[in-house]
Amino acid sequence: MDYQALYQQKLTTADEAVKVVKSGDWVDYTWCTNHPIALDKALAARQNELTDVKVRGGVTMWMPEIAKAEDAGEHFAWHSWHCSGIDRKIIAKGMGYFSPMRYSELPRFYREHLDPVDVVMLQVTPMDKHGNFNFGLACSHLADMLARAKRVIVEVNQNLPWVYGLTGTEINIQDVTYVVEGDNPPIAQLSAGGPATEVDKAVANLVVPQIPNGACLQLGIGGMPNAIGAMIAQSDLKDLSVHTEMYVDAFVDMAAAGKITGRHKALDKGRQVFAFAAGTQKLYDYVDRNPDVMAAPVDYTNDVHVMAQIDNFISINNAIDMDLFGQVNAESAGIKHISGTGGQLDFAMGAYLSKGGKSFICMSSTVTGKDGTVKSRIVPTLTPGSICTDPRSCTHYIVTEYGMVCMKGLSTWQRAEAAISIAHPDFREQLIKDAEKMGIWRRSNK
Ligand SMILES: CC(=O)SCCNC(=O)CCNC(=O)[C@H](O)C(C)(C)COP(=O)(O)OP(=O)(O)OC[C@H]1O[C@@H](n2cnc3c(N)ncnc32)[C@H](O)[C@@H]1OP(=O)(O)O
Ligand SMILES: CCCC(=O)O
Repeated sequence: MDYQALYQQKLTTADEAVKVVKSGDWVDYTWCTNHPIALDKALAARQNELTDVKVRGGVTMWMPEIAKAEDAGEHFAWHSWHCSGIDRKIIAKGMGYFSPMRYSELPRFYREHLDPVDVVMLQVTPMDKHGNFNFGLACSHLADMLARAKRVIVEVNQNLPWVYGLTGTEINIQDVTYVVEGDNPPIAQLSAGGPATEVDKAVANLVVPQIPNGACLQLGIGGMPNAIGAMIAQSDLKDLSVHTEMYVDAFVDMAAAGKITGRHKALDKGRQVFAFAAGTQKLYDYVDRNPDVMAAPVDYTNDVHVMAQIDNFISINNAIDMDLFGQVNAESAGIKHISGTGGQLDFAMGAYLSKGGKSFICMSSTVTGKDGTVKSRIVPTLTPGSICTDPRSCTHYIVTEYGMVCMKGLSTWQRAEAAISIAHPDFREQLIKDAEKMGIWRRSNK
């Protein structure tokens, strides 16, 4: 097969390629750093010819051009599988919606439950001599989406790292409708976060001693898991391995500090496995053609049966709040949608199935609102409209700067007592009164 000839045959401009989109279509921008740029701009330029175009994406790193116009919502509707701050802005504008998912199930949604996508547009690496374009930073659910897509337009970006993978990390020119060469913009970066706060350090000081040498790590999205990861990089831990959904800078720091060998991992020995990656240029340089890392579809990385086979699996995630029943909300503030379930529930359940495995949900005990009001993250009941990300039956360790409690096996009053013991002291008395009213407080000697 003459792949170069095929490439030339399918090469076109962004303006020409997006002409395949019709009113009423479902268009997929794929995921995070792989959202299209030149194609998005060209599609936005066609706004006035189009109505009811539904566009999917997730963990959106920059404001899509199609969402910028004041009347954008009359032409396009945005559907996010997982909200970043940008997705929140699109939703606030009234043209965006969240699509709930447990991330491990997303490939199956595309295989079984969703109609084939009319047009997929994504950034990919340049083509190799075998006619393949690599998905770079997002393996995730892309292969299953692309397998059923009616049309696929790839936008080549020379700056996208080539990430070796298990399967589902490339698309061949034969399966592509059009190739567009973009302007090769730098890959969008996610800040590694500021220095760890005193609260982050207090939480890390409780979690890190729970991690044995040889453990396998998953770090969730958000500030605190990454601060803990950075502190693991400076710890005395050794022979760690990585099996995660999202690969972040903290893992690169751990690898640079010689903490990661992957030698005790029963599966994918020696490889750091992830479904997608987002971070700074340091991370992008590290993962590029690096045999130490391996991208894999999210129904592999987030499969509880896979995690169960890896001993000492340690999962560290962040939450918005938790009620006295032990229900964890990691995705909304009442009806205000913030992020999504993502892989949190997958990892909370999977880590517990691993021999020696532990799942940690970490949070600061309080949060300060934009008006300066300090609120407890340990609340009597979840705020009406808030989402239960992890049901009380699935949580393991809950950690704040005031302590760490294991929720497994506890009755309702013991859960309430455990939750209150890690609340900020200023809120404990009120929480006890609330628990009494709720019939889940038992007078004890504490
Ligand atoms: C990735 C893996 O490998 S798998 C599993 C990981 N996935 C998950 O855990 C999914 C769910 N979790 C998450 O999405 C994140 O961890 C979060 C949202 C809980 C925390 O992420 P962070 O980026 O640290 O959140 P941050 O503190 O910046 O808060 C995000 C927003 O929520 C708001 N917020 C946070 N807590 C509260 C609260 N209790 N009440 C009201 N608003 C709140 C913040 O003000 C901020 O809003 P803004 O953008 O309008 O300013
Ligand atoms: C789905 C994106 C990251 C997460 O799991 O929170």
